[in-house]
Amino acid sequence: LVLADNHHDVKLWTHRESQADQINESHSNEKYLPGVTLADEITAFSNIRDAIDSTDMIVFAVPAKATREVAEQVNQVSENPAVIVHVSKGIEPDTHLRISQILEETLTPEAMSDLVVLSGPSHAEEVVKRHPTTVTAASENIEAAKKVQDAFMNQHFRVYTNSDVIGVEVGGALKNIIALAAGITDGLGYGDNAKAALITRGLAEIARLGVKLGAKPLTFSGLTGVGDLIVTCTSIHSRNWRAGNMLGKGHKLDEVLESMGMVVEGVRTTKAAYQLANKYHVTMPITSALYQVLFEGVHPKEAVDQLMTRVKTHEMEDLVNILEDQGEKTGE
Ligand SMILES: NC(=O)C1=CN([C@@H]2O[C@H](COP(=O)(O)OP(=O)(O)OC[C@H]3O[C@@H](n4cnc5c(N)ncnc54)[C@H](OP(=O)(O)O)[C@@H]3O)[C@@H](O)[C@H]2O)C=CC1
Ligand SMILES: O=C(CO)COP(=O)(O)O
Repeated sequence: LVLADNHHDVKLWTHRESQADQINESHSNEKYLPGVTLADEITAFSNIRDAIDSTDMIVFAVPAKATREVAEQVNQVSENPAVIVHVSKGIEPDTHLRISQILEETLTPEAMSDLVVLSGPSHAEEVVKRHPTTVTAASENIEAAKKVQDAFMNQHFRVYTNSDVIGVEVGGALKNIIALAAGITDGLGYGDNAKAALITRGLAEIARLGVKLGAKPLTFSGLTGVGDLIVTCTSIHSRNWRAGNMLGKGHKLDEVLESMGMVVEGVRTTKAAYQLANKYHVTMPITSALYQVLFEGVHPKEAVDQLMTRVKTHEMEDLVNILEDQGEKTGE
């Protein structure tokens, strides 16, 4: 819709023919954005070759776990290299690949000229109402990021550029873990103090792992770090928050995922981040507590009690450790 507002021809691909027909007939997407009229410039296709034919930009907007499969399909039919943009927020469990790494692994040079991540606090429900929204286009090739900035930017949708692809992807993926946890504490009936604690200490552990993976620390104070963390932990639109809320109220994970009918990225990402934290010896108490709730049957209240009674520590423990290391090296 943003691209159509900017006078681009938008070809929307969906893997379900019935959905493509419904979108073209009613100019709306009744399952996912009910009540919203889609511009005439938006045409839906169920044949991927028709959708990407002679386009110079392809936006991947599928759940993280569908990325590889859809990229393989694009690869098979692509005839011109296009700028690839992705908006998905996840890290693959077991392989620990970020979305851009999955795309790089899957797409050939014939299919992809450049790769850009578009991410930030951007619930679709508000974007379609043209409420002010700000996001970041990140790429190792800043010219490609600027191309995406130009394509998407308008008076309602402001796009910044960044070259820190790792930081932008890690922030966007890991905030969903904290949003699930924030939903849980809300579901348990805890108040705003608990949520503020989760957002602040959640950001600390996201940055801790992100820096270990090669991200720039400052990226986590930007839109794709603290910005997306705030919106996902506090918005009624967040599927991750809503799923957490149901868990906090006592529903089982299977039942929660079944009832959502949309992707809850934080569940798989919790598994990936938990594995990464163990692999790189990074302390991630909230992620570990959530992992126990999701996959080991620990009661949410018990997980919160464990977090509150952890061994005492300095608030700036990472900084203190760095300074202590430096002191040891200089003998001070
Ligand atoms: N919604 C939002 O506000 C935002 C979402 N994102 C991110 O964008 C990504 C997609 O999210 P969103 O669109 O909201 O997810 P939804 O669950 O709302 O929609 C997912 C869409 O992808 C389709 N799909 C699922 N599996 C496949 C597959 N294997 N092959 C092809 N299509 C598939 C679904 O089709 P079907 O109906 O058949 O299941 C559906 O049309 C996520 O990573 C999310 O974190 C980022 C910013 C904002
Ligand atoms: O990433 C999002 C908003 O920026 C969407 O979050 P949810 O997937 O939790 O709905």
